[in-house]
Amino acid sequence: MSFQQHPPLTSSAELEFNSVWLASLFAQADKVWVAYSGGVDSHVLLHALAAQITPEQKTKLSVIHVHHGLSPHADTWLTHCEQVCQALNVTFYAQKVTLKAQASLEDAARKARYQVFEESLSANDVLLLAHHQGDQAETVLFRLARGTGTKGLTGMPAVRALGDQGACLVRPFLSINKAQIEGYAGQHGLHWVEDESNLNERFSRNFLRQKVIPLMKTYFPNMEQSVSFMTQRVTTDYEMLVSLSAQQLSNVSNADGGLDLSWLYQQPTLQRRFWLRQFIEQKNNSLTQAQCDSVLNMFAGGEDKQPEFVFADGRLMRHQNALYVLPSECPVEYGPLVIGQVKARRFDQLRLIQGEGVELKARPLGAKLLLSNGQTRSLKKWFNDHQIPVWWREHLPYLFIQDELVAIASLWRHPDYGHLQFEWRPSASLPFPNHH
Ligand SMILES: Nc1ncnc2c1ncn2[C@@H]1O[C@H](COP(=O)(O)OP(=O)(O)OP(=O)(O)O)[C@@H](O)[C@H]1O
Repeated sequence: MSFQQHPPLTSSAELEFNSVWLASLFAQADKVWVAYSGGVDSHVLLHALAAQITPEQKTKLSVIHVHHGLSPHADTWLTHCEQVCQALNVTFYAQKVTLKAQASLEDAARKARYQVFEESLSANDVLLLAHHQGDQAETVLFRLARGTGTKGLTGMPAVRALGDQGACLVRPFLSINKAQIEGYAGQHGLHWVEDESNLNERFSRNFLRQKVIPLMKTYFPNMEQSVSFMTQRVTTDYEMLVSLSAQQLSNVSNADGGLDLSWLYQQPTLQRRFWLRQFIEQKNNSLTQAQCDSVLNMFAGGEDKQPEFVFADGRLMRHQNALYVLPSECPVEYGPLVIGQVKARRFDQLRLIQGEGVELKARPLGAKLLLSNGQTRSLKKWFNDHQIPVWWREHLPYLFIQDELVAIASLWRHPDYGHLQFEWRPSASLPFPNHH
């Protein structure tokens, strides 16, 4: 959406929205939502927005409140938010969530909140959050303390996609500070709720907020603004870096997205790490430095070995000396798989196909295949001869008739069954490099 091109606020001391930004936001979004916790930041965001939009724009505005049930006051907050929305004449929507006991309740609450946001917004909806400069500084310090890279130093983005349905999340307050927000709240006589958990220094972020940042500000009074400028600069640099390295990576990747490992290992050691990280990040995943080093060790040399590197959101495997990022779970959709008149999409639907004694079974380890030249080949050797990617071997459809293996997908036929129709197309999320 093109409202991203304009800064959301004018430079005046008042919280005045940029009229071009506001007009294009409401023109482009089907619905604009404010994420309202009941706290001062989101209250000010909601109040300032409601005061500056036209009655027609207001018909597109809604508020969403997530009731985490963590505080004994959660019900009171919900009622408070509802009353504020009634007074502002804005549609109010609340959702209660139940948090599973976890090491970090803070994290659990955040995850549950974003899940509610994703589920509640439709394509073309925009969600506004009230994160400000202070929150940005806290995020960056938190990442620094736990270890981060260039991407982490970009901080919270001002705009990003929310889910994969086309909704988006916007933070219009990232360039203003808490004092400006509180100034506005005081001027307009707003009432808000204080989240007592924000004071609990047991939570690492609150420790930064309550102790570390105030202490730093005694020496560096503008440090939040400086961090905010830093994130903007790093964001521009990072976007450039991603775009330039995408060009280079496309030159050394094959049509199925596999990265040429011989090229990677020709690069000087430090650059190898860089390219690996870029490759992984461009597939929307990330690895720590230590994980990058393990991957580089694991895939060095020994092309005949079939290592598998498993990380939080996926796996890395090799095929014909190219590196592939694969999903952690193997999807069992092939679609469409056709045997004669029977057509199905899912492996379990196919497992037993009635009639003519036809069955689909699991990979018959140790099987011997009869080839058209009359020779036999073990299944394992045949896989290698035909360069079948390792990650596909256990998922291929093995077709049996009367307990005899007669076909493997559309890749092999028993010579007696040359006439058999067995079409098959692998799922796009699990690349099959030889099958074009
Ligand atoms: N329970 C909630 N329901 C809806 N939106 C929320 C909720 N909690 C947080 N948000 C949104 O996420 C933003 C950042 O939340 P965070 O908890 O980091 O800040 P906060 O200091 O609690 O903000 P606020 O003063 O608005 O409560 C909030 O400004 C608000 O827009």
